Amino acid sequence: MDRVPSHPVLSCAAAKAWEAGRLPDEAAEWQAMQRAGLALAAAITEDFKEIGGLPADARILVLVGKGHNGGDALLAARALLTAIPAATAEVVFCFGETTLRPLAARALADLRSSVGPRAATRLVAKGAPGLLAPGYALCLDGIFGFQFRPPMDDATADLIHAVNAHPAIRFRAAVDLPSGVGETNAPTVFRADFTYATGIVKQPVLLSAAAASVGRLRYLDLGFFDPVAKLGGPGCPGSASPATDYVLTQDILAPLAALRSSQTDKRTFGHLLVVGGSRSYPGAVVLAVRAALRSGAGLVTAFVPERLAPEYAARHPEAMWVGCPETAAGGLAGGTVDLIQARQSRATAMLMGPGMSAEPEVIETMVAIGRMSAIPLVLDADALRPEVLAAAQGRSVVCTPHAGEYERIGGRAGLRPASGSGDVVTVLKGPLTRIVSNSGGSETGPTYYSPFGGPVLARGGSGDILAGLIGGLLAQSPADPLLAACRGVVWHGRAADLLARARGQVAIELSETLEQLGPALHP
Ligand SMILES: NC(=O)C1=CN([C@@H]2O[C@H](COP(=O)(O)OP(=O)(O)OC[C@H]3O[C@@H](n4cnc5c(N)ncnc54)[C@H](O)[C@@H]3O)[C@@H](O)[C@H]2O)[C@@H](O)CC1
Repeated sequence: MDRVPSHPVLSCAAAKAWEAGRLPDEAAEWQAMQRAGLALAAAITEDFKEIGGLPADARILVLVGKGHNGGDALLAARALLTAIPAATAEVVFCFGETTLRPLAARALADLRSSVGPRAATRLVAKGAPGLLAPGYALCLDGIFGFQFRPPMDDATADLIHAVNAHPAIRFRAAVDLPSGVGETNAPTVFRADFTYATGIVKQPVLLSAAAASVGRLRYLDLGFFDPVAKLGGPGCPGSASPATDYVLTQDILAPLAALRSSQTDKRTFGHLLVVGGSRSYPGAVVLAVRAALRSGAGLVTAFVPERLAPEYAARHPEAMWVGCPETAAGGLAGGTVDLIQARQSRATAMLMGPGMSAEPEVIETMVAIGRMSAIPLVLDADALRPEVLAAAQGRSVVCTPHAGEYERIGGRAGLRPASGSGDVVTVLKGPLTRIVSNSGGSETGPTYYSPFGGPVLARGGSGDILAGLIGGLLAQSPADPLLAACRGVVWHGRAADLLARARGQVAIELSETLEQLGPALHP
């Protein structure tokens, strides 16, 4: 099995210890801070495109504490003001300019020397919230980073309250962690639209208690880790044991962006069977098949109710469409099982579930297919039922539930579905999608988090496309369901990000993400 390209998530204390070993002197810390500032500015510029891009006269509010978190924010502001000649910044020092740690003071000096009076500075004082301007394009939160310890002083809490309540800040960006989030959270926390983890994702941003304050999590890779670094390996002082949480990186897509060998034919890239569709939900399986066709899989065969097959075949002739016996309500009847069995030996993976409906006879069909299947399975949507999972017990299975489906299959807080033994990979879809594998029934696999995608995906059809992608990837690497699942999630999220940047979050149809799958492979 390939390892999953990802970087470890650390506690604040472990990140501090790690940083002490990796950044041994001020020169190394300054370099890291500069990389962080540039990476922040670049990432914010990209994400801002979802709401039309940073305006030419952007007014930026920069909240600065004493530490390096503030230094990162100041260097990000410097990069943004350098790139946008008419932009201005207001820098607010929560504890006064004289309290800045040396590198934060150096970042401020850099900002001033680079953009002069376009960066106005002031100290937060009692009543300061009233001094906020009527509107800002961007607020950068650099008050506290991973060294935050409660309590928070009243003036800072008042400022954060005022910024949170401000009606005209278009984009709120937290540097590393939202101020007030840490090993112990403060009662007052900066509410970010995006949180940009610098160099290392710190555990508190993954906790559900912080989710609303973190907004969308982004990971800025500053080059601290090898693509599949495990703690305890070379260059990772501070802990002897591997991390339990990992953040997925774009590197996972690299094999899909590389040249394919010339010595190949369609069978080299796997054969996915897709089982789905019903008279009530005819569209889902089409989306899944279209995504599978774009996953790079060599062959896709779809089993759908016979009345739907001719039209689907006319619209998407690249797939092989097999019309199957229907129930009275237009779902897949039991005879479907024999049709699949006849073709299974030539396939490498199967996706079952999109648009199948919850008709009792259809559920019986799904159970029979689960029992009969001899190839790795992706179970999505209507196939996410305890009885279907039980029927597939012992097989390699990827489940792709949202929170409701997860509950239905007996998932618990620890992301372990009630599936018994076998390799089960669970993709728990949500604002921060997480993937876990309980290979061989063990309860110990790490959890992988995807810092890609956003609310543009919160629409019907999103899961069908993801399931089709994962199915197509699984068909290409049937021995590694975890890799296929993680790769599919990253690819899907990244395509959604590109779509939102190109077309906004609102006036789109989700099938447009299919057009972004190609561009999404390239950083
Ligand atoms: N390895 C990494 O992860 C990197 C971290 N960087 C940034 O550096 C940050 C860490 O920098 P620092 O170590 O300076 O820590 P912080 O930026 O979190 O600042 C800590 C300062 O705030 C003070 N403080 C903590 N709680 C307080 C409270 N309740 N009231 C008043 N003051 C309080 C501390 O005494 C200390 O002086 C990270 O969060 C990140 O933003 C980057 O520069 C790049 C590399």
